[in-house]
Amino acid sequence: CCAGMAAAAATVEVTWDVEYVLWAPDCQQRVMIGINGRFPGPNITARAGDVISVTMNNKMHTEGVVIHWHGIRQFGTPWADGTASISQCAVNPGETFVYKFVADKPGTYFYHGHFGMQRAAGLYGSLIVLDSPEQPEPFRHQYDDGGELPMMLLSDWWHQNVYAQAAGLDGKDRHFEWIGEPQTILINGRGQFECTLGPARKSFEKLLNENVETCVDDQKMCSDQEKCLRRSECGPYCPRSQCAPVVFNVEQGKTYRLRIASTTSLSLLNVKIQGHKMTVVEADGNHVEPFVVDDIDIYSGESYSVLLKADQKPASYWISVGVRGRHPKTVPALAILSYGNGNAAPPPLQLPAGEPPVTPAWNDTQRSKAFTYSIRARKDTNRPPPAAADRQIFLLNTQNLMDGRYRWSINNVSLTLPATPYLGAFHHGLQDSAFDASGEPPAAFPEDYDVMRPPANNATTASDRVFRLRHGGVVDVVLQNANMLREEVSETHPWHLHGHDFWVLGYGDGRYDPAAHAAGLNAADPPLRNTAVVFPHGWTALRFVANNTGAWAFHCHIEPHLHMGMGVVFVEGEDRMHELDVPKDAMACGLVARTAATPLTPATPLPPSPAPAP
Ligand SMILES: O=C1O[C@H]([C@@H](O)CO)C(O)=C1O
Repeated sequence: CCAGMAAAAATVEVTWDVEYVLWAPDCQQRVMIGINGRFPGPNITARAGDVISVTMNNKMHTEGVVIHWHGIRQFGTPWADGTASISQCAVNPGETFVYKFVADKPGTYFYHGHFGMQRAAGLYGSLIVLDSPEQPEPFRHQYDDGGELPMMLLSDWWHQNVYAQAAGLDGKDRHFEWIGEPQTILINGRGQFECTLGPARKSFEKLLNENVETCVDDQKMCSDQEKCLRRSECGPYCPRSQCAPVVFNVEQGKTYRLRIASTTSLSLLNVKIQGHKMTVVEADGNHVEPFVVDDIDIYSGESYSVLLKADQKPASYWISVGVRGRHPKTVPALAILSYGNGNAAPPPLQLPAGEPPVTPAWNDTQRSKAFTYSIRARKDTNRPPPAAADRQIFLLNTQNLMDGRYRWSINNVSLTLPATPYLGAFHHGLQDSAFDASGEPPAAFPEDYDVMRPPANNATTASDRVFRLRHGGVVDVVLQNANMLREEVSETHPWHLHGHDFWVLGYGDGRYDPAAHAAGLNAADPPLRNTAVVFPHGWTALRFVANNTGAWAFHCHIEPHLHMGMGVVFVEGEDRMHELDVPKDAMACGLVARTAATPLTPATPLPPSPAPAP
């Protein structure tokens, strides 16, 4: 893993086989997309400034694949962003693609599939960029040496596979099937299906009191798949079985850094640690003015670092991860914070006393807003945004119907992706034929649109048009949420921008009105992020500098919503695209493959077969 630990810039090189694996992340065996035979994929650790080089072999038999490095900005390497149809061609079965890019700044990141719904099939893992002398983290001295806890990567999991999920989402009329709520919340790829807090406690007790001794030899206990992996109840939890609860080991008196990231397909989560407060110091690889919380909301696509002081009496404590923002039908996930007093495992662990902490009510939106609004750029490293923008884009988010199918639309246009990746189209001068280049998508919506009501006309259109941004331009985007098709419902959407961080200038309820709201935006210490939520029936204002030549997705990070068209594409610096040194195999599909292919040379005749041996 840790080739990048050296102080000088280095290359962190790994080789990955992406393949189907039979796995039991919540004690129920299913097929998942794994890497090197495992789920979740391997952790990558690099130091800021290092080059990360991932040789990815697609060992899946029947589908292409790409991997996105979420939060890495890919300056100068836009073809390594890992978005199918946008930054590269999907890598075909049996083929290899090398992702090579700079870990541009310290922070908490992750990677995931970005083709179809492959992220939701389990194609993800964590990516940690450590700080460097050139890019120190100002809160480094606030936690102890050796105080980096393993990263907490959160996800959600369905027993129905992603092909069935996608087919349901694409279904016409009565054949539409929403994916519903997840079966299980996973912490570092591990969860326990249907463990209500009661049985969970019993099964944790089992782990702690019955199975530990025998389970230390994982092979012995866990070779029996039926017993260990398929049981509908919650045990037994061999400490090293695929669904064993995660244990974070700490020593009393020390302060730790806990990195938390969410790559959920759908769920908005809340993390609460029994008896402990957390100090938020980092968000999406950017420093935030430290603030203390009892629990933390985390939306899909976001990451945080919190400082955690092991200042309670030496014991074990529950960590609960509950669903917020949607009416939950999934029980909270549990992990354990264990004061090992220097003995990092092995068990026996002490059972936490009391019940796991209860995360805030799912529909307490005011509380979510209070948390999100309190995130500010860190004072001593604050880089305020440019004072004004030279382009303004308003993006109305609506749920619509198109030919009897559910779609999500932006200004009444639902995103479809072309066969030729945008980056390749511009690089090869094929933009006029590779997609609809007759104009941009609409950059505003009607003055009289009522965001509090279902769309008056719910029909929408689909298009693969893109926004074309001038290199170096300052762009303001206002995300405007609206009512869904059903009366009085509006959902929260976390929007993620590729290739950039943006400043979050402000949030508000109802419809954004420049005359009323522009003056109140935060120009002083807005946080930099790569993901920001737009709350139900509300708006969110962002600013970024289009200084990264490439083709960048900007989309709702809820996997089914992106599948249903909830995104836009920004093409930046098109006049510079031809200068890019795009690797040939990134673009060997669509029109690029057909028009830029080297002409076929006559086949060399085969040498005559050797004469048969006498
Ligand atoms: O896109 C969505 O569809 C469902 C629902 O509106 C239709 O069943 C839901 O909650 C979404 O977010």
